[in-house]
Amino acid sequence: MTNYMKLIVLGLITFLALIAANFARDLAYLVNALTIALAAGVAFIWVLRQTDEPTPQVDLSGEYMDGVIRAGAIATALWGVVGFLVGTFIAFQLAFPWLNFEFLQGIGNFGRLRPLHTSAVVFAFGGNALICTSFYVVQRTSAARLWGGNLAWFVFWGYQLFIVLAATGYLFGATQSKEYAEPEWYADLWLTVIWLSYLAVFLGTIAKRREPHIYVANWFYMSFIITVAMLHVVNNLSIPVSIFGSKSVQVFSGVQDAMTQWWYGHNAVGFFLTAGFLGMMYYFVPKQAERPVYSYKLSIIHFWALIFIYIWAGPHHLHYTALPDWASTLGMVFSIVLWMPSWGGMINGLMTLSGAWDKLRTDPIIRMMVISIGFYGMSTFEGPMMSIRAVNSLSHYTDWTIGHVHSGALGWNGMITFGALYFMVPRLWNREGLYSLRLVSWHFWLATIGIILYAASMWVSGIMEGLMWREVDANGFLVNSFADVVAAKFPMNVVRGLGGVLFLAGGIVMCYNLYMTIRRSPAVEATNSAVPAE
Ligand code: HEM
Ligand code: HEM
Ligand SMILES: [Cu+2]
Repeated sequence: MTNYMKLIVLGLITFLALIAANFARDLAYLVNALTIALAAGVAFIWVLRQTDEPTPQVDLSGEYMDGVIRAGAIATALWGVVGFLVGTFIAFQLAFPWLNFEFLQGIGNFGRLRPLHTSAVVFAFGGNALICTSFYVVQRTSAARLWGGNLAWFVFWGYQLFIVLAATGYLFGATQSKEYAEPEWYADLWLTVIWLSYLAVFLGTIAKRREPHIYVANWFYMSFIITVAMLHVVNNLSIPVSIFGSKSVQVFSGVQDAMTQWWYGHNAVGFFLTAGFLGMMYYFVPKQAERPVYSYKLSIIHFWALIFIYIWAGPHHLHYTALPDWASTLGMVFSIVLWMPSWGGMINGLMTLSGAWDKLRTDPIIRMMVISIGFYGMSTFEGPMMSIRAVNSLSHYTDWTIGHVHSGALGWNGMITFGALYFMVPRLWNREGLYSLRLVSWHFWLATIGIILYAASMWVSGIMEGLMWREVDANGFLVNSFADVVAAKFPMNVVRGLGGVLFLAGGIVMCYNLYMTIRRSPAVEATNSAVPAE
């Protein structure tokens, strides 16, 4: 019966999407409508083939639902490589402008590829990592199978569709010009549906847990899912110009719109790139180190401090703008206060290794996790410093910000995700261990040196750029033209690109290692039955 309902809905979506494609007013909308028609059509055929097939009645409730996590792990690794590749390419475009090829104008120029990069790494790589690890962690710490049956698969495939809609939309020119929230109204609506389903799966699993306690990692994941839902909905309030076109008009305007955007943008960092990844840290670091969390009390204190303080810090993105001074000061103060809970998390992660420090020598996965926490600490020190108005007057608009972003993104988000993938993949595919620890070590060094090249070159370039913009002669005239500054950045831009090449190479080594683990490592018996307190 439900299959017939699904067929009706999918058929209807295919039909409506084709009508939309027919009336499309712009290229991006046309491509996206066709993509939706194709996705719904494929799903229609897939459901049709299952309809009226006898389904074997096996009771799976005592087993974890790992198929969707396996798919998520593959998606994370592959989207990661795509995102790093685009990042490396745009890095070289900044150094060598001729890479903005004439024949790719309007599709492959820096302006189109940059949001493709940021969305690919943050949402496709980071988002898939968060979704699949949260499904892994919530099942194992709750001793319960994912709630909602195939809803988890709907979340997985729906999210991939969102990514494809966003990515193709950017290339063909659809954007609402809000950083990290570029997708247009229909993609936003779709993401809302997916995200609420994700929340339902997560909360449903927590609700049916067989473990009385809710482990702290789940608190972090939960705050990430709930807050991102709220941020996404509010920041994307807009009215489409036509239901057959991609363009929409924001509900807020002027400085209110800017403030809403950076309330969103900053908390995307705080909840997407931080709280969710802290959930990852709180499960995978103790597991890999085989030690309990250093201080459970600290984890709870820094959780509440973090989520309460993060939400106020957004105005540090809008210093020296039309934003009222009091708001800018508020953002600055909360940013500085944020240093403490951030370091609370870092200390808790690092000290989990106390008594097991020798593992740093023998276990490259632990090394990866530790350097990740180190970069978390570094970027959450740098951030509060940059939020001080006087510092920001130098750093803002410069490469310093870009360096800060990537020490957080490559160092913290990237490395902890690699660690989690190395932990999960052998277990998900029931393998004895990873194919090669030596390759993990290679990955570690390639990525680490890559990040160092990236961050160091951007500090040099950013501070130089800031100082050059400021320089005035005895008569008060600016000494450097904008083009002089751009020219002076050339060597640092090349070094950053090389850093990207190394980081990308590390990602490819990881994909090979994970692939060989699945293909080649000796199998062990399945261990996916739901047992309490794992
Ligand atoms: C191979 C690795 C990477 C390279 C070479 C790279 C390169 C770049 C470049 C060249 C830009 C544009 C900078 C500009 O406009 O001046 C950029 C922006 C950005 N990248 Fe990456 N990236 C990499 C990986 C990542 C990862 C893994 C993440 C996140 C998890 C990330 C997140 C971002 C963000 C958020 C921005 C926008 C920054 C801003 O507007 O301030 N990148 N990246
Ligand atoms: C205590 C924690 C942090 C604080 C107070 C903080 C503060 C700041 C400040 C002041 C800026 C520069 C704003 C500007 O001049 O435009 C910034 C930019 C940024 N930070 Fe952080 N940061 C923190 C942690 C992190 C972490 C851990 C990450 C990544 C994982 C991150 C990602 C970013 C991104 C993506 C931007 C660029 C936003 C843009 O596109 O302009 N931050 N942060
Ligand atoms: Cu911020």
